[in-house]
Amino acid sequence: MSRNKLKTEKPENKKPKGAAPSPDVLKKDKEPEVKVKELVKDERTHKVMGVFFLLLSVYCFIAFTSYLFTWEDDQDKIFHYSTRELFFGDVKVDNLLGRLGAYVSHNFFFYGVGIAAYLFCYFFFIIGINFIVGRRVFRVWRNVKYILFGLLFISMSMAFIAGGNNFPWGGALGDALNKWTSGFVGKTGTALLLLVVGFSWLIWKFNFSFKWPEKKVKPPKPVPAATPAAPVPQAATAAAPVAAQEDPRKNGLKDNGVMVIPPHLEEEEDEEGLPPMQLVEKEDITVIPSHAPYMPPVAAPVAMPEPEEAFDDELSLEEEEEEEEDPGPLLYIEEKVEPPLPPLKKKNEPGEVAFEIKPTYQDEEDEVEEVVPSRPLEPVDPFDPSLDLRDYKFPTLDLLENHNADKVIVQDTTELEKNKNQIIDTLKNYDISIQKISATVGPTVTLYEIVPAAGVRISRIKNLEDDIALSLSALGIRIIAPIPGKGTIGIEVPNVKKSIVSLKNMLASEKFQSSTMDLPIAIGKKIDNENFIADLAKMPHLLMAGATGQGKSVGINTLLVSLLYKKHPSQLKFVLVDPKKVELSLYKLIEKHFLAKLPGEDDAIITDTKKVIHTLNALCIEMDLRYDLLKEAGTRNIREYNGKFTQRRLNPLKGHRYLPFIVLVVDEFADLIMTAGKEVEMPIARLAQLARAVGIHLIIATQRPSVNIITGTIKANFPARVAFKVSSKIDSRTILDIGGAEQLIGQGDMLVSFNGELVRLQCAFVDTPEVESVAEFIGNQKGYPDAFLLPEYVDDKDPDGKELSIADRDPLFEEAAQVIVTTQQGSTSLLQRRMKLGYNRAGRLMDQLEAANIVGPNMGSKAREVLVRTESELQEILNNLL
Ligand SMILES: Nc1ncnc2c1ncn2[C@@H]1O[C@H](COP(=O)(O)OP(=O)(O)OP(=O)(O)O)[C@@H](O)[C@H]1O
Repeated sequence: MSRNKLKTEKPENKKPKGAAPSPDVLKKDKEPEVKVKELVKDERTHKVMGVFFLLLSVYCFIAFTSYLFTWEDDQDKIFHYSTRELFFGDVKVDNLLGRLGAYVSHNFFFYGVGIAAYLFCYFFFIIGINFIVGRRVFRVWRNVKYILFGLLFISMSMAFIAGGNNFPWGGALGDALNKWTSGFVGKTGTALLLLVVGFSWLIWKFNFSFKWPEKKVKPPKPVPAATPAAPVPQAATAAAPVAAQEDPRKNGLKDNGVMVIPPHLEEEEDEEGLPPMQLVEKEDITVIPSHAPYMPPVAAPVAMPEPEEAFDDELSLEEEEEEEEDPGPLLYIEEKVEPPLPPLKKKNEPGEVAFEIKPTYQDEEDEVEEVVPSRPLEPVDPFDPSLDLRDYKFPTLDLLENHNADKVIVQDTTELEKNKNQIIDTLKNYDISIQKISATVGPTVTLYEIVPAAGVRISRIKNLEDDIALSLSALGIRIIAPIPGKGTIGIEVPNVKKSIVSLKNMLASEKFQSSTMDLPIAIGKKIDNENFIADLAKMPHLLMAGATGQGKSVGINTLLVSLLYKKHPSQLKFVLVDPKKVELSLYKLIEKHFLAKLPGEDDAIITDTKKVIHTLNALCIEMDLRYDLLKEAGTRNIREYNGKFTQRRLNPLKGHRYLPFIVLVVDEFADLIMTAGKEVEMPIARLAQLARAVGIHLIIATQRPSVNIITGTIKANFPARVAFKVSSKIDSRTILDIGGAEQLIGQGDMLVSFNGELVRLQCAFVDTPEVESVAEFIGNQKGYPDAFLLPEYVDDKDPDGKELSIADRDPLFEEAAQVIVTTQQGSTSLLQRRMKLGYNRAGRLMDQLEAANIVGPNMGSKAREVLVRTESELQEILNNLL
């Protein structure tokens, strides 16, 4: 203290009178308070407290137990002597813990609660343990409740049973309670009351089952597949309705076979979230049928633990116990649980390490670790999104071609020798001697690695790049001086005989098959023939450039097909933008499985610039909606969110749904920027900046990598870039920030820049007929009724928007208006349900109602505001519209 004082006084002495005290001085004055806080928080203080309470517990226990045997003698003395004499005199007592023990026990037993005093030992014990262990091993508040109940109940019961006994079994409290209750309801009444309370507590605690033999309840019949099904937005499918599950305890069927359905299940409140439901009464079982056979077997049939509780790292024994005791209300039930479809065959080969470019994202893996709770929360089956298309078969590898890629690349040794000698000679001409040279034969180029003689400056070799290339008279020479991390110089020389890298081989590789990446993409082979497989989710977006005919379209197909081989339709959706109209048209076949589109659109592949703008904005809305969901779920990224959802810890009735990854592919970006400029650039930049955490990833390709197309904003948000051969060094610099792509040799020869590394790859090749057969294979299988629907985007500036739609109103316009006004709910799904409409038509009706000022604007996941209150008001509006 004195030191602090001295310190604080010093500056005050120096400063002129009347000047404001310096903040330093104020800060120092506060120091002692901080120390007290620290002391209270100190782990050691807690331990000391813990030991104190444990000893107190033991002390009381010994004193109380001793009192059971010595109470008669000790009681006399305590009554006889004053407290002062007892404490300071020389009175002899029999209690093992002396006068204090006798005094304390007497007060607890005689003046207190009788034998129930042992509960205090328990209380001190749990406090002590909590302090010592440093976390909530026992929940204090819950125990306090039990203890209070126990004190009242035990003391009263003991006083009732052993009231005539000299020993204070119920203590003063028990006697008083007993006396009052006996006077009020009589002896028998008191006995009954105690029995009722006692049994109630036992039943509450142990929930005994009192089974009466009864008639067997018929299991609910499955609803026929032909149930009239309104097409349902897949965005909502995860929150889909419910049918009965096998285990009645799990699925919420009570013993009498009646399923508990929360009332709000019947009336759906949100526009986005839930598909319509119909309740079908089947004898005494209420079943919520699935609308269509492909519907997912519903989410979350479990008690929903609060997120904080679920993540409570202070794992408490009591909590576990509580979970066992009380399974909580069951909200949803599953139709049928079938084992999920096996993904592509996976084998684990020790020693094989999956490739990932991710040093900067390492922490994300750690985050994911946290998602998985350290203990099983509930014995429930996790939600499996793939069950909505349970029969879906992943495409098989025989749909793809080998392209003679099986052949081992055997480079002509004479060619290798010739090149080696030429390199040595050329370097000699420039007075560069070398120590060692080695060659690695890749699919398209051979890498000659040179160890220069001591004293040779690497920059000299780099400067002679063009001369060496000329001397070797080969195209596509790239000099890497030095090869990062190796200290050698690399000279890449194109092979005379090139070999194709077939996508089939890459997909069949162990690395791909066993990859657990979110979005694995097989891009190509490195110069040493190692497969380059990366996770698009970690990239997290990809910018591709290359002059025409150099392999861009093949590259996009490679990426898309890789994803199709690894992902189930419920896990991934593509938004395809194809201004050239022909490049991505093959994927039309998988519209109902893997494509996303705007509501009301016929074609899922977007070719029109205006629609591109709408789609990009709709994606931004989807991103914002997803962020809202993530926030509400207390999660930081899509993996955590989906993890929580599949563990049935998020309530679909609150709008939660399984979020598939969305990959936006723009095939000719330059075209879009030319025609729409900022209108396209802005949403793309926004998505690129923010969308990765919510599982939206972008692949943008362009033929013209000029600075006005790939602007600074775009570039800054695409750390992963791919360049096929470009026409100039400037183009190479625009895309990769470095030259080199102009020296590539085309036909899928590519440079990938990511994380500051530049890798030369031969892109995996997949031909159009192969893509077609994969798309056909998927397209021929049962899909969703429609493509995945993106949120509606209404362009305020759109001239042919609302006014026009009033003119050609839907024939059901009036009926829809009446439904909305009578229910006073501006919900699209309500219209779907009541009027048996598809989502698109209901959505259009809602737009028309908005245009007629009957409902307010779209409010995302909430229902729209109903602007008309009464039917007469509505009639007036309708008459005016005629
Ligand atoms: N990875 C590859 N391996 C082998 N050959 C390839 C590869 N990629 C492309 N090619 C060859 O190059 C040709 C042109 O490729 P692609 O159609 O992908 O070019 P592009 O850059 O998309 O052209 P454009 O911009 O005009 O559409 C293909 O038909 C194929 O013969």
